Amino acid sequence: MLEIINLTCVRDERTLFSALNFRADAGDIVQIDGPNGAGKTSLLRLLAGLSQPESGAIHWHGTAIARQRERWHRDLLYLGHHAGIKAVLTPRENLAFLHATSTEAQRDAALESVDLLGYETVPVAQLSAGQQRRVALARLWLSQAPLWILDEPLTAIDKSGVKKLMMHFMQHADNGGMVILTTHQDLPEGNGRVRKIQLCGVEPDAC
Ligand SMILES: Nc1ncnc2c1ncn2[C@@H]1O[C@H](COP(=O)(O)OP(=O)(O)OP(=O)(O)O)[C@@H](O)[C@H]1O
Repeated sequence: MLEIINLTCVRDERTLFSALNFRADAGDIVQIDGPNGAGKTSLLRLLAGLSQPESGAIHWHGTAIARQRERWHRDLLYLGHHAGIKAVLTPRENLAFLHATSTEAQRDAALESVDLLGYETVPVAQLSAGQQRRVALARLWLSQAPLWILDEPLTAIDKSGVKKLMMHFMQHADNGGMVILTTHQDLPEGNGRVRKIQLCGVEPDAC
């Protein structure tokens, strides 16, 4: 269980959100929603332990994440905007670097799942924006982490790709995982499974 307790985030003397509370349990898919600049990425970075809140706490299975860094990083897959993908490497090389314990067959199966077969040995820099995103998303087929925190995973992904990803999110949740994501897109079928947490930003009317 992930618990967000009275979390307040301040950036450049601006309070993005204050006293935010929510929790996610096994099987949950949670969409962080809100207008541009509301603090969605900032929240996900706090959850990933990449920045510190002004106040409040984040607990994973009852213990503050700051007190269990090793377990937290083992249990978490965070895909930010750049997702650690290196443009000079090929999709195969990126996945081998990021998932060193996987086999080549598993990595190729992951690339097949995101429709990148045929592009395994092309440097990422030469792929389209959507294909580059798909290289990062292939990690969702390799990771053992129960909690996925995904910043705009659907950006640049075509309709059938979005559908496939939604299916994968639901399968992960059905297997006891959790997904926390941001997106400005309307989610396709399966969106009844998705719980929304709204960040209002500086314009409360936007909520
Ligand atoms: N490291 C930082 N230092 C200073 N200000 C920051 C920092 N990171 C984010 N901000 C500011 O915080 C605000 C929220 O940014 P954030 O990226 O979290 O919003 P968002 O809800 O994800 O927006 P979008 O929908 O456009 O992606 C913005 O005004 C941004 O300029």
